[in-house]
This record gives sequence, structure tokens and C-alpha cells, in this order.
Amino acid sequence: MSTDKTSFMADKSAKIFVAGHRGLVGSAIVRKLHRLGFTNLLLRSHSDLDLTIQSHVDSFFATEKPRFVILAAAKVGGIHANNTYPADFISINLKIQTNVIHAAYANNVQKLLFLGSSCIYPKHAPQPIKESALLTAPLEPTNEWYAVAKIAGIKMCQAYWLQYNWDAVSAMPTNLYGQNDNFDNDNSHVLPALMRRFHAAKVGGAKEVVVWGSGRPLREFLHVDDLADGIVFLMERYRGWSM
Ligand SMILES: NC(=O)C1=CN([C@@H]2O[C@H](COP(=O)(O)OP(=O)(O)OC[C@H]3O[C@@H](n4cnc5c(N)ncnc54)[C@H](OP(=O)(O)O)[C@@H]3O)[C@@H](O)[C@H]2O)C=CC1
Ligand SMILES: C[C@H]1O[C@H](OP(=O)(O)OP(=O)(O)OC[C@H]2O[C@@H](n3cnc4c(=O)[nH]c(N)nc43)[C@H](O)[C@@H]2O)[C@@H](O)[C@@H](O)C1=O
Repeated sequence: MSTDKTSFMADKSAKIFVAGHRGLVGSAIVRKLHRLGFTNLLLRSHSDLDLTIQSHVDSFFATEKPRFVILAAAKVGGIHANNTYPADFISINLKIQTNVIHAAYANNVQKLLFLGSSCIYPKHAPQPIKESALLTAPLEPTNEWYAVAKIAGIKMCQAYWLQYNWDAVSAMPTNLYGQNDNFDNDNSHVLPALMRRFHAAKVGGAKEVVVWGSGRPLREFLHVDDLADGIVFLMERYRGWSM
């Protein structure tokens, strides 16, 4: 690995580990990096490298020595999945992010970007949400276990920045949609769930479609390709310990 700390965009042959490259976010990042001319992406599917296993992650980093890491691998799901599998959401996410962040630091990765989520902010945070709202009030109960894991990831990046001056940054996207989304009936987010259900209703000639809840909740949505643009911007331009 070169020890020159050139900017992210300067060297299109830099080895970049995109963790979770087959998912909604990871695949959008890969498309974006290929469009920009990056030629040396390091990609491993879940079955090739289980990021919850520390010893596997350690030997992967020691062998491959990536220069940049974008951490888009996680246990992810919509409101029902989060509410049904709290133990999976907290334990799997804590393991993946702890293993990857520490191995990246220990193997001299130049910069890491961690993906959090807007659900880290309090349920009743004033809108529009400010970064300073973090940890000021209780979380939304349906996804607090996932949110607690994400907050730990953000704090881990901040701690490594403070103690080691290591360049680890975090981004907090809102509810995403786009190519390679998860269309599972129960475990997906609302946009793919409703697309699937309305499509099935249209094809099947159904008279009604069931939508969960009261219909009153509000959400912001972001196309995953716009997030990928933002992630490249952060990799190139942002350095610091605030989110
Ligand atoms: N989707 C959304 O609306 C939002 C997502 N985010 C964040 O963005 C990131 C990416 O989410 P998204 O792309 O939607 O999620 P997806 O479920 O689409 O993709 C997650 C990826 O992580 C991989 N993965 C899961 N567990 C492991 C493991 N143990 N070892 C190796 N790889 C693993 C999956 O591989 P495999 O499929 O093979 O299991 C998959 O490629 C996450 O950190 C998420 O919290 C933040 C806000 C909103
Ligand atoms: C990004 C964020 O995503 C998750 O939070 P969420 O925004 O609550 O997730 P959601 O997309 O599943 O729901 C949005 C709203 O939509 C309503 N809703 C109606 N009908 C369907 C429906 O058919 N499916 C789903 N999933 N929701 C429905 C649903 O009841 C809710 O009020 C977090 O767990 C966490 O993963 C996270 O960080």
C-alpha cells in the first residue's frame, strides 16, 4: 500500500473495500465509483467473508490492506423487522462495525466512512433535525436496538479520531430507495413494500391494498444514487469528528 495520503479522487487505482457491495447502498456506491473510473474495488459477499467474525476480518485486512473503506454492510430492515428481531439488529451490527472499524484502523486504512441512519436521533427531535439533537431524548422504540448500535459506531469513529487522529467519518441517511432494494413483504422499508403490494394488486385486480398504521407518519426519502454522490463527496472533502 502506498503511504502517500493523496485525496480520495486523486488515485483511481487505490484499493477501496466497499463492504456490503451487493446491497442497496453498497451497489450504488460501486456503480458510482465505476462511473468515476475507479479500477481497484475490493468486494466480498457475505458468504465469502462474514464480517461478524473478528478473526476473519482481521486476516482479510492484514492480507488485502485496502487504502479506503466504505462500510455499507449491516443488518438492515424496515419497521417490522427492527421491531421483531431486536437482538439480531443490535448484536450483528455491533459486531460488524466494531470488527471492520478496528481492523481498518489497525491496518493503516487512510479513511473509513461508516453508514449510520437518521433513526439515531430522538423520536421527538425538533424538525429539521440538527446534529446536536443526538442523545438528548429517548429514541423511537421500534428501532432503538438498531439505533443504539449505530450510535456506538458513530462514537467509535469519533473516539478513534480523537485518540489517534484517524480519519473515520459517518453519514446519516434517511429512508432510502432505488436499484437493488429489498422487496420482502414483511421486512422491507415502506417504499419497496408499497411498490410490491400495489403492483401485486394491479396485476391481480385486487379491490383494495392494505397499508400499515394510521397513514399519518411522515418520512423523508432519498434515492440511493444521490446518497452515493454524497458519500463520494464526503470521502473526498470531509474530515473531522462531527457528523
Ligand atoms: N436502506 C435504508 O433505507 C437505509 C440504510 N442505511 C444504512 O446503509 C447501510 C446499507 O444498507 P442497505 O444497503 O439498505 O442494506 P442491504 O440489506 O441492502 O445490504 C446490506 C449488505 O450487508 C451485507 N451483510 C449483512 N451482514 C453481513 C455480514 N455478517 N457479513 C458480510 N456482509 C454482510 C449484506 O450481504 P448479504 O445480502 O449477502 O447478506 C448486504 O450486501 C447500512 O449501514 C444501513 O444501516 C441507513 C439509512 C437508511
Ligand atoms: C431508515 C429507517 O427505517 C426504519 O424506520 P421507518 O422509517 O419507520 O421504516 P419503514 O420504512 O419500515 O416504515 C415507514 C413508515 O411507513 C409505514 N408503513 C405503511 N405501510 C408499510 C409497509 O407495507 N411496510 C413498511 N415497512 N412500512 C409501512 C410504517 O408503519 C412506518 O410508519 C428503521 O426501522 C430503520 O431501519 C431506519 O433507520
